[in-house]
Amino acid sequence: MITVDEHRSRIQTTVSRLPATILSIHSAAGLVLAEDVTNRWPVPLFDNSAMDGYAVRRVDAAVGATLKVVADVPAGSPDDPPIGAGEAVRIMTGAPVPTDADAIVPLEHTDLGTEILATPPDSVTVTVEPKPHAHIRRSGEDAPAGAVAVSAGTVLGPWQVSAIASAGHDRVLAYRRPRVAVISTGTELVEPSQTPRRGQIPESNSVLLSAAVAEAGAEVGWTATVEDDEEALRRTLADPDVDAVVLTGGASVGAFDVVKAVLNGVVGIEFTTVAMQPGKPQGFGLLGVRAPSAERTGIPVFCLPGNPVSVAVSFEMFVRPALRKMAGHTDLDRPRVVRRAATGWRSRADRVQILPAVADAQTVRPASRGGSGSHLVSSLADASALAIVPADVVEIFEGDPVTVMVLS
Ligand SMILES: Nc1nc2c(c(=O)[nH]1)N[C@H]1C(S)=C(S)[C@@H](COP(=O)(O)OP(=O)(O)OC[C@H]3O[C@@H](n4cnc5c(N)ncnc54)[C@H](O)[C@@H]3O)O[C@H]1N2
Ligand code: MOO
Repeated sequence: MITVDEHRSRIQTTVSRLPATILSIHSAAGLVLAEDVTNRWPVPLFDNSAMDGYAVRRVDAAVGATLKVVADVPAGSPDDPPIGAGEAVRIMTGAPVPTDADAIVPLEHTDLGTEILATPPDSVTVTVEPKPHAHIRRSGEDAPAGAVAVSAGTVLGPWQVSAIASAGHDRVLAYRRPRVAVISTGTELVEPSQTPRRGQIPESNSVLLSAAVAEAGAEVGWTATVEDDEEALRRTLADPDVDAVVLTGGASVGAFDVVKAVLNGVVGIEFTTVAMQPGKPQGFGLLGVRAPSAERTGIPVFCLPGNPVSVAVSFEMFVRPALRKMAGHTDLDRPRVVRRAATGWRSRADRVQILPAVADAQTVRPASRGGSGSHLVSSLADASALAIVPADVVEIFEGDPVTVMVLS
């Protein structure tokens, strides 16, 4: 039996970051940027008005001054109308400030107020004197041309992709989302909508994993449910055409444990037991490695135990951090916090207990009233966290501090 940390570090040292690829900023949200993005132009691009109003020469814009309106500059206009003594230009927010102007008088600071006029008035009277450069957004005041708009390694969220667009780019170099195949094994499995006969159960692991893969920032390439039939599984694994494969079930010591039967002994793949509860039987390795000495060209394959709670826990502990590394993330793990046990519960000696739990700002309690069990699939519905109890602790008492991995 190896520890959770040993298994995690074996996985982490085996998987590598996927290559970066150029893609549209419209599909880049969630990805990790592979190179700095610099501003093609200054931001803002040109001096522009922050207000709907009048562009003026300040010397002419004392309170009570009536200015002749000689031009109209809406946003998008390339015009640069000259402004003579005693003159003003009507200007809209975002429009380029005429070279002759050194301040904007907002509509509210004129005798005409904010009444909407389809055409500019002949003249306008200033009621509040503008300060020097009032309401002019200076070219480059946000960032100069050539400055790094978004740095390599940044996780692209809505704000970052907008900064990239503002910097003048519609494509980015980012690490690819891993494409993952999800395979459930078990002759007992039926589609959730079917009525199971005796011995059959609804297949839920591939549903769990597909959602978890997407939530981790990866994408599901394909899913399959395979009976406990070695040939069928071999065929399914023949040409996966994905970046990683996650299998569930058949990883233990049973007579029909098909995943282990097919993959145990395959070069690059190892089955082991991990000192955790649930999730003890685990298989991991690179699929498609031709010889022990060959360069690691295979794709990571995760063989998780079939029990649904074991799948949930194993994904969080092993698969999710690996997919995140492959996607270029450096922050691989969920945040961990300490909460007080709202109730007592027991844990198995010699195995780290990783328990679906309900946590709030102060406390944590098991999500299942039935305690800890890898088959207690209903407990997942209420769980928002995993409580982690060290291997040398056999009982948690109410009020004890507990480490909690926060999922949502
Ligand atoms: N003699 C021993 N038996 C078992 C041991 C052991 O050490 N010695 N370990 C137990 C532990 S711990 C686990 S965990 C399970 C893991 O077994 P497998 O990985 O072979 O999983 P299966 O037997 O295929 O399935 C376990 C359980 O989960 C249900 N299941 C499977 N797939 C799905 C699915 N896609 N959707 C919903 N439910 C699924 C399946 O029906 C079983 O009830 O082995 C113990 N046995
Ligand atoms: O290790 Mo198994 O996943 O406890 O039930």
